[in-house]
Amino acid sequence: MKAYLHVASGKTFSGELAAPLEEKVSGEIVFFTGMTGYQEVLTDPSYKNQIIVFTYPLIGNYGINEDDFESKRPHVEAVVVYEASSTGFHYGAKYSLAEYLQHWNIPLLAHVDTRALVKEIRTAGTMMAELSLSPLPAVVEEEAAFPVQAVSTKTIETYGEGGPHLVLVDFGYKKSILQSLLARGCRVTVVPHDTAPEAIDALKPDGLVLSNGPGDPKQLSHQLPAIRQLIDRYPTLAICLGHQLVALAYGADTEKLRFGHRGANQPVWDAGKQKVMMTSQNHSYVVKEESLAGKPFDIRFINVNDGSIEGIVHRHKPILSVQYHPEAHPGPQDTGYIFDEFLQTVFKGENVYA
Ligand SMILES: NC(=O)CC[C@H](N)C(=O)O
Repeated sequence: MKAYLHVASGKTFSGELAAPLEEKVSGEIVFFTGMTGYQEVLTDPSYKNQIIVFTYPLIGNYGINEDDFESKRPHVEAVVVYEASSTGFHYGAKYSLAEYLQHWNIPLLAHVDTRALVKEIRTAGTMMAELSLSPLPAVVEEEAAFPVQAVSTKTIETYGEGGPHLVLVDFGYKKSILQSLLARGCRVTVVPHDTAPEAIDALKPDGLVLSNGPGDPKQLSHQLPAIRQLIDRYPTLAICLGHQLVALAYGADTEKLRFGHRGANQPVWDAGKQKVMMTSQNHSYVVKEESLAGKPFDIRFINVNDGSIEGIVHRHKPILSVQYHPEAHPGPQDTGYIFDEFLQTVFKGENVYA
């Protein structure tokens, strides 16, 4: 069955539904450039309310397995590809991509001219889009949503034993962040995004991790005083949305990139190691460089492609904050050392970043 993707800049792209659509769905349209890793992308809560376009022309060729989920369910509104493969079962996969999405009632539009679509997104910028059974362009309106609330846990749960005790503040965390900490011998308590500082103090953590998450970080402005209180008190590692919140909590500012960074080969310069690292990324917003003037942070990480800020370090306090994903999944594990640096700080009780 044919369906139509209407983007807010006024263009329409047609395709064939490989997983059904009831009438229409809408979301912000973004593109991911990795050749693999579609399962991690679909289940990363940071993609909540977004329609994802894969630039690689063949998606689904190793099916859906039990290991690569980043959370319990897919979060995207719809998926757009050039070709959706239904193979992969000889690698032990249980479902094809289309079967998996159909199970969760998420439409999959295939045979789309994804090159033309991505060029349109690069030109017009990230925008709203509507996937519809109707070929008539619909007015696509911006939705006011607070996606963090929808994906953050409602309960407090502890994983692992012994080791340093970390509190992972869940704005929509990826499982790989938790696993990166557990693999290094930590005990980790995952708490809802709006847990009061006093409740976190009561857990007596040795360190704090602020997770990734969906949406505009400024939607969490009401939480900034509490976040500031916490990061000033505990050794902190902040990832992606968490990083943006650290900057905002210190009075710096964020802005939206034209079309964001979503892929598995984003080169990042680490001024500490004097090396370029390949990183996994998924974000639209960045910390504005000029807004860091007069703030107690050094810029340690810079995106080699566009010069945007990829990570900052507090000059005196043990706060390390990265825009990219050191937990990878999908993508290269070059920057896994970030977790080791953080834990060194937690163990020694001293600021190893300074
Ligand atoms: N992966 C993330 O945490 C994304 C952060 C934020 N939602 C952005 O798009 O910039």
